[in-house]
Amino acid sequence: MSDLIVRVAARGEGVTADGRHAAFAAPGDTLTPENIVLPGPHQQAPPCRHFPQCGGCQLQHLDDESYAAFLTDRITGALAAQGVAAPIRPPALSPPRTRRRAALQAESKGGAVTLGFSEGASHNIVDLRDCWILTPALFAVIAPLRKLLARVLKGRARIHLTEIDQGVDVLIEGKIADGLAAIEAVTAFCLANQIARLAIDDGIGPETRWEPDGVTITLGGVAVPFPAGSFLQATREGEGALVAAVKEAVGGATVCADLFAGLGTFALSLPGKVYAAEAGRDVVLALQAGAARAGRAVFAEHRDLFRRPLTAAECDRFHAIILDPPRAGAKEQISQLAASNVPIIAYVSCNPSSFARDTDILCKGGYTLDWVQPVGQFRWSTHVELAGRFRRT
Ligand SMILES: C[S@@+](CC[C@H](N)C(=O)[O-])C[C@H]1O[C@@H](n2cnc3c(N)ncnc32)[C@H](O)[C@@H]1O
Repeated sequence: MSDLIVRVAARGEGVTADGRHAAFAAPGDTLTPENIVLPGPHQQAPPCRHFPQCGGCQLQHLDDESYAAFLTDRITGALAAQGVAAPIRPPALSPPRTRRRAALQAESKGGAVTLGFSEGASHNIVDLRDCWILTPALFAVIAPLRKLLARVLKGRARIHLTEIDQGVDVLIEGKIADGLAAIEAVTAFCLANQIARLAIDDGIGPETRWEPDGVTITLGGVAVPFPAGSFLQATREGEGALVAAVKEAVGGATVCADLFAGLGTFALSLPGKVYAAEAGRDVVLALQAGAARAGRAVFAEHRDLFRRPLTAAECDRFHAIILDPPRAGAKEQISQLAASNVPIIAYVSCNPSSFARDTDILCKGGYTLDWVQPVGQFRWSTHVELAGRFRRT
């Protein structure tokens, strides 16, 4: 008997109602008893020639309707596992070719360099000749960078590319040849491609080799210095959707805290006074400098919120608290929030499972989850981002 694919599982396979899994299957496809996938109405022709080898995208075979449903299902499923239900809004999907940051792999072997994303669950690198997710500016750098690396790279490296205010920021984590020829090759590459900054980290932290003008990223209208390799929301559209959700969540609050603040994506987008806490030292210094220069009422503190979360009493000083922790969530901070009386919590998350676990703690502490806004800024990958509003009831 053939079975209909009804949903897409967390790791990207299609699943039938009775739990059979099939790779590259979309909802509406049919899975035959021989495990052959017969395409249905939600299969689309994957646009990229590197699909499915490239680990950058796992879901290019889904049309936007089923990709959006995948994001929603992941959140609904994680919340249901904790016994929580909440209204889930239609996902905000970033268009193709808008990813402004990427971590690629490079390997130099016999004078040739392979540069691209890793294959899924493997160390093999897909040599990127086509990409439907990177911004045109980032993709334009790939071919000249491959040529440069063929001259200077020793062994393997991780390459971080980020599009910032001045252009493309390149961070090479790996070993580069010494000597004048290598220095000249790096300079010529940067000049020819109008690179904003090039830094090399061979194990002791990023060393800048090229930066004609101080580099910045503009957040909430403020140009913030951009430390090499810093976190940035993956697309401008994703950042816009998350900022809009956070602003809506906090409403008219004029005294807010932004926890896990990074360079100030949310802190600098809010009116009124903002306390920002962040564990990255360079990042806090950058936020302080940007906010001070722009005359913004942002007080940024270097603070490890896992070891030293804001206490419930500290939380009570704010009208609203925003938090955007790493994938593990923020169990320690959430326990303090659950014991606080802060009226509104805007929780931004990149992991539905830790979000659902933290939601359960907040709900048991007397908060209600009003809504969740899913954000698909890692288009065609299995990453799910979201913002949710909690209200003390
Ligand atoms: C998902 S990023 C969010 C950054 C920022 N909200 C944004 O949107 O650009 C998480 C941030 O948490 C910071 N972080 C990680 N562990 C932390 C900790 N224990 N205490 C405080 N901040 C931490 C990271 O440095 C990073 O900037």
